[in-house]
Amino acid sequence: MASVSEFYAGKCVLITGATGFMGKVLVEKLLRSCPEVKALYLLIRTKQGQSSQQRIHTMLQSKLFDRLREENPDFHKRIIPVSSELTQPGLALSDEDVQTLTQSVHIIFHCAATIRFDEPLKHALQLNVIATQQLLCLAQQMQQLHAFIHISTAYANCNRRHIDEVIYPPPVEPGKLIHSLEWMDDAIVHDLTPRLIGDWPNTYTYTKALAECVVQQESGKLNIGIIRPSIVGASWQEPFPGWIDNFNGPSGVFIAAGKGILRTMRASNDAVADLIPVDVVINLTLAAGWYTAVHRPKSAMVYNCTTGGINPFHWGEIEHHVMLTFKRNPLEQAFRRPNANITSNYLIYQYWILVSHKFPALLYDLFLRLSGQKPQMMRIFNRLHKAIGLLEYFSSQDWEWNSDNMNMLMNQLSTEDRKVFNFDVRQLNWPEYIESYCIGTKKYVLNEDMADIPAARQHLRKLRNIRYTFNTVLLVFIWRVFIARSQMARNIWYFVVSLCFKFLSYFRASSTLTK
Ligand SMILES: CCCCC/C=C\C/C=C\CCCCCCCC(=O)SCCNC(=O)CCNC(=O)[C@H](O)C(C)(C)COP(=O)(O)OP(=O)(O)OC[C@H]1O[C@@H](n2cnc3c(N)ncnc32)[C@H](O)[C@@H]1OP(=O)(O)O
Ligand SMILES: NC(=O)C1=CN([C@@H]2O[C@H](COP(=O)(O)OP(=O)(O)OC[C@H]3O[C@@H](n4cnc5c(N)ncnc54)[C@H](OP(=O)(O)O)[C@@H]3O)[C@@H](O)[C@H]2O)C=CC1
Repeated sequence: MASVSEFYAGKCVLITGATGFMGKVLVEKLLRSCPEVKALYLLIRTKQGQSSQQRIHTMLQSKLFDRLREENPDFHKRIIPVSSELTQPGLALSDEDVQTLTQSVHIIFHCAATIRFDEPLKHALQLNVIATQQLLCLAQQMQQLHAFIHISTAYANCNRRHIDEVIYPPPVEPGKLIHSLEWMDDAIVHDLTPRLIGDWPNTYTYTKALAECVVQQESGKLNIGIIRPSIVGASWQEPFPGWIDNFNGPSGVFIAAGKGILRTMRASNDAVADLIPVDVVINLTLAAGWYTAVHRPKSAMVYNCTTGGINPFHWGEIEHHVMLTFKRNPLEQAFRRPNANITSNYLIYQYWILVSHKFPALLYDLFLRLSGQKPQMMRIFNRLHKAIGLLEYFSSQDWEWNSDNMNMLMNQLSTEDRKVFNFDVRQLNWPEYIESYCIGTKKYVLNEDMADIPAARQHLRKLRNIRYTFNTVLLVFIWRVFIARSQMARNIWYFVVSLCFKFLSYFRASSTLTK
């Protein structure tokens, strides 16, 4: 049987969402580990006045592609950008592009989606469900298609505690919902959204659940694979450890904590933090493409791509290792020294929000106002509170995913493929991974230079001294106010001062005697 890279040799692959976090890593890995692949058709929309060609050009300049550029400088010749806006009828593809794609594509990887938790329902439905439906229609017309791989999320069924590798009945028949929302204006849909999404925490997970159902309904004679990653984090090994390029999921939280802005968050210390490195997800996705095409399973195969059941790690442990890493490798220009604590207690959380977030923000804004600058800290904290409020659903509870298909797939791979397309998360050393993840946010998201760490440490020392001075001044001030108002406080104060004097005179006398 052909190995994974032999299978992709001579094949034409269509990818949606190639400019996104996971899409980029997929493109890079496919070109690096399957160098004989014939062509990658990337469906990309024009954005901010840049054509799909220009966007690809910019993307290929990024650090992610450094290793590939070195190994195979001509890799870009296999990339064919196709202009496509997925929310438009017919995916806004030209007739010529439809013809090319239907004649040549062998494998589809559908990664595009809106992953925003606060996306208006209509738009999330348009992109995550209707666009998926349209892509499946296009796939049905493809003459040589071997496999359609849909990227879902492990949280598509987060209304359940135990999640098997099956497609669950949808909360509502997607077609009916699409038709009913068609005539409603945005304001009505907005009002109805909480009722519609029911048990789901946001429009993202809800529409991803509907998308899975659409994939099943529209699959016809297609060979389908559905990948359900949990919380996708920085790369573990490839193309280099710690690669990450966005603030999504925990990355923004780590950065905010490293900058000393985030000091508290609602999360359960003992809940499993189901992070999964992006390279693991992509290796499994490519292997699933191979398996689906070669074995042609009768019904859609679902792969829960998670770590919790195999190699669990908890939010409390993550907090510890994130703090440790940022104390050793500080971020530049931190607002305060990194010191974040997670808590599941609502009252304790509100207390720390007040004392550690809002109070310092108010003080800093006051300082900015007094020095003639525009206040900004309170605005930053309000956005941070909105973001962590949306994340706490995922960091405060546990889910149990069955990952039998992931294990089955691993057993189907040759020894060599298991190394090249490694998704064995038993080998993941969490403390090492979290360290390289945090350093990755510093290097690749914030573009900070590791050579500037001594200056960042010096800045933290300055912050520590400011804190000591501030605390001392505050203590003396409170004490003075207290003494002025209470006879008892004055008596205690005189007693302590006279005791100190007595000790001082005793030590002075004993030292003169011993001379
Ligand atoms: C230190 C101890 C830590 C211990 C760890 C404890 C808890 C772990 C934390 C999280 C775990 C839960 C993760 C759950 C993932 C669920 C699994 C999935 O399916 S993943 C898909 C996940 N999707 C997301 O993560 C998207 C979430 N984001 C949003 O929905 C929105 O961005 C938003 C948070 C609602 C904010 O929207 P807003 O309109 O206000 O802003 P923008 O998105 O336009 O962004 C503006 C600007 O800010 C940057 N940004 C975005 N998010 C963050 C953030 N969290 N922190 C800092 N900065 C952030 C963004 O990049 C933009 O920058 P720029 O203008 O320069 O482009
Ligand atoms: N990140 C995570 O933690 C997880 C992600 N997933 C799933 O993985 C997949 C990829 O996620 P991720 O890479 O993180 O997401 P990103 O937000 O980084 O990427 C989304 C991609 O979709 C494209 N896209 C969005 N709207 C359109 C449109 N109207 N027309 C054409 N393309 C569009 C974006 O293109 P553009 O650059 O033009 O905006 C981008 O390439 C998604 O299906 C998501 O549900 C699942 C679990 C966890």
